[in-house]
Amino acid sequence: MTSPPPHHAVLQDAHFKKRYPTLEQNAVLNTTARAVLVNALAGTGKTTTLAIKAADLIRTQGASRILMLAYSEAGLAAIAQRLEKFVPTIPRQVQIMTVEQLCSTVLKEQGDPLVRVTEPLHKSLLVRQAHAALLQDHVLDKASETDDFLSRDLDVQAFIDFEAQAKQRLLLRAIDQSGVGALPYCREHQLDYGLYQLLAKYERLRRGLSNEPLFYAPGDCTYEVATQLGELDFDDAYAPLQGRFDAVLFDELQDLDEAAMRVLRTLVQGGNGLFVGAGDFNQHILPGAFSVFGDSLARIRQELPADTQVVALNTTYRFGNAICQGLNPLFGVEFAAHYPTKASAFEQRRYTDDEDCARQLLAIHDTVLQQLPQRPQQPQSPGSHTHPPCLNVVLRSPEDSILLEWMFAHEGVHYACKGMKRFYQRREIALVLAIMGAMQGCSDGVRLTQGILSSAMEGLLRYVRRGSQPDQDVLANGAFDMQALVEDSPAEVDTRVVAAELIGKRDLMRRFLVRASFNPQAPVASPLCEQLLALPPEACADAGLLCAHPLVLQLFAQAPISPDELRYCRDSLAALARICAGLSVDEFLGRLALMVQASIHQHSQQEASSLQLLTVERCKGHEYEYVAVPLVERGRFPRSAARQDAYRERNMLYVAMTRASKRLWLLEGSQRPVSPGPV
Ligand SMILES: Nc1ncnc2c1ncn2[C@@H]1O[C@H](COP(=O)(O)OP(=O)(O)OP(=O)(O)O)[C@@H](O)[C@H]1O
Repeated sequence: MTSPPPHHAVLQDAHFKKRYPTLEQNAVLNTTARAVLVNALAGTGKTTTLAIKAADLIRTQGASRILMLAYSEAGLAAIAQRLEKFVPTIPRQVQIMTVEQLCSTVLKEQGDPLVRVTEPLHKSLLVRQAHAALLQDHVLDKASETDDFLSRDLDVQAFIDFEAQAKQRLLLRAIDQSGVGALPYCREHQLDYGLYQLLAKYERLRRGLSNEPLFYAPGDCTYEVATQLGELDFDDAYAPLQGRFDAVLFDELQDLDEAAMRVLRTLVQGGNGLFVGAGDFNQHILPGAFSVFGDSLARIRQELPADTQVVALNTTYRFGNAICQGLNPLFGVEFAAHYPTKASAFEQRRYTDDEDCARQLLAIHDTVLQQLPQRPQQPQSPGSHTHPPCLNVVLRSPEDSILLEWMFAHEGVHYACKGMKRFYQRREIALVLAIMGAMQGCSDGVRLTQGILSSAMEGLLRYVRRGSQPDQDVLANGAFDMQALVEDSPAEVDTRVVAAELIGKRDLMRRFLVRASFNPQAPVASPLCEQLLALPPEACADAGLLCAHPLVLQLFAQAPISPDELRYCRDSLAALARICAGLSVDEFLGRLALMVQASIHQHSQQEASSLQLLTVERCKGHEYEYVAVPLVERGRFPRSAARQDAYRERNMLYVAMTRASKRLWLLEGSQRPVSPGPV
């Protein structure tokens, strides 16, 4: 091992001494075990402890090759940010990457050309090709089990979700090894046999005739390495992951899946020095029952050396006693505050309905505005400003933001959305807005912005337009037609360009909504849009009724989307109907235009927002001073779900409620509150 340059060591020392690890953190830092599992609660400094460990290994052991792994990109950013607290720049001895990036490096070293497919449109064209090939096989061999699946429109997203989980779980291999055959296996495990068939076809085409992957989409590199590992004999070593690092430090252990676990086990067994893995199993919120769940710690331990030490971190730095005491009974955990006297407050409120909840949020927002501005994290430099305080509102479901946004905007609150678009920019809503704006009963003066129209066009592509079918002859050769990716990207897919063309041109807009094309000779793509646009002007008297019009509902019901997405679209439409009930289309779109203008103005003035709406997924790994968690009701947040998913729902609420460092508000429906808990 090479020692770091001396000036580095001095700087690291100076930074390092500012931190005083807790006794619990010290147990991790001073361990002599070869492998350590850190089972931690939120804000207890998991990531910080890993960062201290890395700095320490460099300082005291001269470690020169430390691998810091996380599951997600957000996890990588968190590691880098914590490391920077101890060392001025990320030391060259440390490599920070996701499991997927590590696997991609390994594959590149094997000399594979590694063509990447990252563009969603390309991915969906490839899925369509595989679907066409499956249809073709079906005509030839008339297997009846897939009749039903193949007679329906292809739902590309449902396939992509299925594929991701199947690869994380190494499903194709599990089916092979089960020896029972794919159909009985799928029945027993309640898997969609049609989707399985499509996956098998897709994978065969992806590997082509040479059995070498033609391309790698996200997740494929981990899948490939895990598959290679699965083909090794029991005690064969896997050279690419042997003796490569002096230490492996893994964050976000709770999100491990079977494929990533196999890679991790190989690393730990492959002479890569010390292993420290940290996770908070309450924060497992990734979808899919395939992932390591429930007894996850025991499951991970099974894969690690027998003398692996398990250390718990319960002492949180993030918040004080008041919040700890609020969380413990709700989640059956044992948070203790590192700074017991830290100013922290936990307030529980009850609301009668959504409007009441929104009004209470506005009152909380006023309270937050009266707080002192947040000090910048770094010492004041000429360009740095103090931040005005901001209320962070964490939502389980994006459709819940619609009423909140509408009410906040009318009160002049400058809000931002993170992890979700503003409601009028979401494709399902924007499409309905565009239809409203093109109807006969809507006056010519109403103009939707290019952003809204562009989202509406995305909606049109998703819910209305049927993709062109790929060339059967090419697929018959047994490999994907990669050339078609370039050629089969029709002009209309560039939604921003289409929106720019359509802006302010009502007739063109009407035609486009019906034909999904600029070509006036193109066949009607959406008879439902055509009927909607033919409705008499009176249909525009009440925008709320229009949102609930049977033709609008049918438009989504007939779209090639999964039942979950259909449910989401219906909920969004219902929430939209609520805010525009009783307003004519003109009035509603007029008010919406004012709201959009105000937001554009605030952006152009670079005004900081004083309220942020966030999804649970987006706030994970972050810390905010003021957090409100509204619309909490049993069956809503947490949503009702089957056993494994119920656990995930509970975790969603846990993640939301563990983000606040100063004040936390929990707003519960008075009919079905979650407290006193446990959730
Ligand atoms: N030893 C320490 N000394 C001072 N502050 C610390 C220490 N350890 C952690 N902290 C602070 O506590 C907060 C939480 O730390 P960190 O984000 O590393 O925890 P975490 O367990 O990874 O959080 P989460 O579970 O929410 O992702 C941060 O503000 C961090 O700077």
